[in-house]
Amino acid sequence: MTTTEHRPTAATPSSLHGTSHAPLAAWVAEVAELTQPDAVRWADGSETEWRGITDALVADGTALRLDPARKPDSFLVRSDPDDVARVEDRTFICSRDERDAGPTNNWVDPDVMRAELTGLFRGSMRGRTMYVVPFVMGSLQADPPMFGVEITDSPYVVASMHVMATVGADVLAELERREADFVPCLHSVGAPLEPGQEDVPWPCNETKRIVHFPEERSIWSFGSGYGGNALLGKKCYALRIASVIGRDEGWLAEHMLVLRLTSPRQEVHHLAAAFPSACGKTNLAMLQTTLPGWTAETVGDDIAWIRPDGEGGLTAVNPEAGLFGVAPGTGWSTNPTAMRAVSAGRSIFTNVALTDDGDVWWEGMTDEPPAHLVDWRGESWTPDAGRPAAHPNSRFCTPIHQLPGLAAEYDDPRGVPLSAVLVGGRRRTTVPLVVEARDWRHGTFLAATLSSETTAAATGEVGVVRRDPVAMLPFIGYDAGDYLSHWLAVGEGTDPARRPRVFCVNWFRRGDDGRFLWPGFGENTRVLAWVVDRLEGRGEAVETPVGLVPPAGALDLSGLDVDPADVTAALAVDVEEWRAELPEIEAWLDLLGPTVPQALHDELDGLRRRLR
Ligand SMILES: Nc1nc2c(ncn2[C@@H]2O[C@H](COP(=O)(O)OP(=O)(O)OP(=O)(O)O)[C@@H](O)[C@H]2O)c(=O)[nH]1
Ligand SMILES: O=C([O-])CC(=O)C(=O)O
Ligand SMILES: [Mn+2]
Repeated sequence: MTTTEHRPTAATPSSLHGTSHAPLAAWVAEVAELTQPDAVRWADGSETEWRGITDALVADGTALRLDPARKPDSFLVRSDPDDVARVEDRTFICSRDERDAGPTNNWVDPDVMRAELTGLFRGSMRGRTMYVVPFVMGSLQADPPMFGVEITDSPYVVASMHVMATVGADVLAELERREADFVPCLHSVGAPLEPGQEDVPWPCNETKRIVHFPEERSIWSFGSGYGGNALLGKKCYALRIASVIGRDEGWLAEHMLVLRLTSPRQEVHHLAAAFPSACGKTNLAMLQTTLPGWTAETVGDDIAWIRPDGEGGLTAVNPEAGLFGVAPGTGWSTNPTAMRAVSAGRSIFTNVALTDDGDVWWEGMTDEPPAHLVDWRGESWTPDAGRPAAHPNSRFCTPIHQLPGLAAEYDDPRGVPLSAVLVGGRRRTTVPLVVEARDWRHGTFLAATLSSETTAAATGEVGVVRRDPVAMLPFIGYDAGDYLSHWLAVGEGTDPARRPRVFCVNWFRRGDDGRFLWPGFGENTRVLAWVVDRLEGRGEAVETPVGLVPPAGALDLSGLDVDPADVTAALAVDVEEWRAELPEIEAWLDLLGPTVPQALHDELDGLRRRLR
């Protein structure tokens, strides 16, 4: 298929076809009729298209081309200062029955919401081009491929989708050949242009709605152009809608990185790890091992689709083709792998700072900031400015295949076999560096009651402790208690000999003076080495009220320049702190309500008993 342009009019909807897939053609025609774009363009995913769209973004002032010698074929984009993160308070699960959305999601009656959205989308693309982007999450060779089609009026979203997913003509051809179902993903920035009206670099609308219809498996997103609000294959499809598909089909869509570790004895283990947004997934996925003889390879950095393998185990698939990583804190010392990937070209940087020589910078990239920058709002910046140069939720968008140390299986539709699942959060206190669950049921309890301090990845207050079950609080597409029952069932449905073991980690515990007790980043190798020791039946562990913890000496600290007292403090299970946690956990399970599996209440009773 080649790129086609049509001038839609109500009289000639057939000019919109561009595909032999009748339901897709009908949907495209219906959306064009509703949103009234100036032109409709089918994305073919080609090099020519990438060049055309990025050139146009530069020409109209949305994007700035970075110095090709430093960041080839790469761009800096500054968003509207009020459109910088996911908007959880305006994200909805519109199931037919309110109970199916559960107590953790916003819900509106689907008919009411559809009426509201129809009003918002009416004429919303006037003066703009409507792009039709066929995409697949995961491999086009999967059986079946997980198809989606995003309709958007944002060329920035089209360029980002080129990086984050497999898009274009091949996908459309396969969708047509199979006459397959697809998830319709409708997106508008909600900023129609009247004749003669000048555009702004980042059009968006104060009114924002990120809406999922789980029974219909469709997504409507209005008003935002940023990240998970707008790149609809990611959080909206691959987590919220996929979690519903997984519930119905017996698998799990999880907010997890996937990593392959090889020990010096050549033992190979694949680990998946669920950490809330901006709590270390991308960094752990690109682990630079610090113990001799260990290697780590990235399979995925944000999302894992976990399925029974038919032989008693679980496999994990990475559905994404790109990285959409938090820029601040990603540096040559903490994550050189990511730095190399983003420097290899074809990267879109959003809300980072610009250096005087046409490169990007953000807090934590280097120890010393440059003497002068243009900050994320486009204003001149010097180190004494008293404000960050990059927005805390600024991001890089980079093809995953540019990662050094990428596992060959990163796009394998068969996935990789899982040995362990880690869950973790950002807690200054209470939660030890690592604790192993006694069994899957206890692991489900640790995952269900996971807590973390909020970050800049979503709008709202930062640093507030909240429960975030399996780091999925903002992404479960149905009732959270039902989700936890499903989690329990999928794990307990495996062969005990092949069942992944569950661990809870916390890289973010702090001392009284506020410093991190554990060095983190590459040194997390030492924690993972203990995890592998446990999997191989040799690591020592001591029972504590919250689970199994490495005793002093069980973590390999050789060559590590830290105060052993800090490590002891990072590993400590403080009974008083945990007693204070009990009412929080109890209130959380109560809030989730009657669908929470009894097994989790029993686990809470057990914890309470052990803390007495
Ligand atoms: N102290 C400490 N900070 C870390 C560690 N790992 C990651 N971070 C910091 O945590 C922030 C977020 O890390 P990411 O790896 O981007 O988090 P993420 O989970 O991928 O975030 P999303 O992409 O939003 O889902 C960055 O500022 C990192 O520098 C660690 O081991 N220790
Ligand atoms: O979805 C986004 O905007 C970015 C992201 O990865 C997250 O918040 O977890
Ligand atoms: Mn990430």
